[in-house]
Amino acid sequence: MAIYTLILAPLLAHPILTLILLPISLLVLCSLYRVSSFHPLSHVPGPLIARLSSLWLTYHAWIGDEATLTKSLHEKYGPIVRTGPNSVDIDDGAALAAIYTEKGGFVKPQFYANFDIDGHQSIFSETDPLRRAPRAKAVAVLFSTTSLRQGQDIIYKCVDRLVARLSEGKKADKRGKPLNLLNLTRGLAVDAVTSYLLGNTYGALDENGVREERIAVKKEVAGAPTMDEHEQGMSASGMVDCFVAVGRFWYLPIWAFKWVERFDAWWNAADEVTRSLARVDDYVTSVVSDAEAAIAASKTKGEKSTSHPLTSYPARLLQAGFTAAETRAQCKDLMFAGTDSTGMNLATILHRLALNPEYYQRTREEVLAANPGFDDLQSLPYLRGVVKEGLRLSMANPSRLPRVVPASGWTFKGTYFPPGTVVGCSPLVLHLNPEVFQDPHAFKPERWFEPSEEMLRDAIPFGLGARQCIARNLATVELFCAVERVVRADVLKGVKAVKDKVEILEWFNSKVVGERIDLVWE
Ligand code: HEM
Repeated sequence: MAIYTLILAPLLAHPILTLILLPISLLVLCSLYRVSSFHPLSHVPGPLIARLSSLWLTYHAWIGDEATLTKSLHEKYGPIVRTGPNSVDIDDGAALAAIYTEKGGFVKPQFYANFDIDGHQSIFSETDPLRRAPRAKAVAVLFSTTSLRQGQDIIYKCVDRLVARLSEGKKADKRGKPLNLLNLTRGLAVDAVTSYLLGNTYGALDENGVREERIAVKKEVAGAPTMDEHEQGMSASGMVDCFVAVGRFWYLPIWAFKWVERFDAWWNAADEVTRSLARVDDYVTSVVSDAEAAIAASKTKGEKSTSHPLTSYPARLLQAGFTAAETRAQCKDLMFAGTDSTGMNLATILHRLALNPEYYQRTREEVLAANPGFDDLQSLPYLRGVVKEGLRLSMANPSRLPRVVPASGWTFKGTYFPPGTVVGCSPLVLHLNPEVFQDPHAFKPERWFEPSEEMLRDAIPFGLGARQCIARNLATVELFCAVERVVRADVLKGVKAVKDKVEILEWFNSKVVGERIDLVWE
């Protein structure tokens, strides 16, 4: 009765006021709880605003300074810092094993589902290890060193196209005009993934011919083409950029993400992106149809076999019983995951070599002296140092790789984290730790001649454990083969980088500001 008189009666007497005040009161109570000593993470230091709302981290992910901000928080608060009401970042490589490796590591949080493709969980976005396992198992063999050795000719063919395109950039008639290196390295990445894994090359490095034709037609109709027309990116770029952009709001709850994504697609609608998405859709549809036809032909006696390999990524998924629709989504995911990251890393390495002609010369001398075959590449100390430094500094995935503390809770160096806490380590924070990597911003291949245990532990460009990059071996092979052939052909002789620094937005997959890394030849 007292409750009715004191609380319910006044509320019922003013329903509109109640509707306004109730959520505000709940918000205030929730905020007070989050900053109070009753919150189970109250013992973890961090800024007040991070304790109050997850929107703070979401905002910094959006503006693209999440990893740098996290680094500055560690400098102020120490190795364990609260980045949200329920989120903690750890700047101590000793935590890596428990979070990512031991007993399969902690699981990915639900917001990875914001990277689902066309309504399907991809191998990357799936948070349930049991659902991911049969998909990963169906394709894992393609990433083994044995398979890659067998497929080396395919990779070298793509690499040779890259070298040819770089040589064009050197031609006298192009002197003084910048060449967008990032566009070419992304082209290599998409061609390597599609020709090696999907059974049919996308042909990004051959697009120039088509583009020049289009420009010529346009020129006839409307006068001279602009610089931009000559410098258009490859046709898959729009799709890749579109997926990269998801990383700026991926922390949102799934329902909110869907609204923001729809609004963003409408607000930033661009013909180029629509065309790119459609072109990639067409490509993936044809690849999966080819795989279906090859499987059907192999089962039907007398039917003419097709050229599509039954061992391709889509053919393996289809034969393992996954639907054509899901297989198309998995292939698209691969094109995105395999293009942006490898493209960014290779561009960073070549950009650094352009900035440091003595490193370029030393790598070239080593390559010419050793004349390495495919199997010897990764044992050349200087080349190895160049690739490892590139992976450390490129920041293709700079921000934390988040995971959820399991039901048993977790204690790290005396700090307890309750079940459900989102914990993680950020590659940018670990890779730029001066206690592990002296003079961390400097590109020093020789630091990898005799790496310390901490360096080996804390260099995590591919993530770690059961959910580390499934294509780590493929990406590594691409980088080694490409750098070796580029220095051997000496196409970077006399090259200059237009800018010293590659500016990035630190989304989950970082975005290069302006989407260009320009080189010019003297
Ligand atoms: C140098 C190039 C690359 C880098 C630096 C890189 C980096 C990463 C990282 C850090 C992760 C872990 C993400 C996490 O823990 O949330 C990851 C996962 C993944 N990457 Fe890569 N990646 C590269 C190349 C590739 C390529 C070439 C492909 C495809 C052909 C690919 C496909 C994937 C997939 C499917 C996953 C999800 C694995 C899983 O969750 O089970 N990546 N990559």
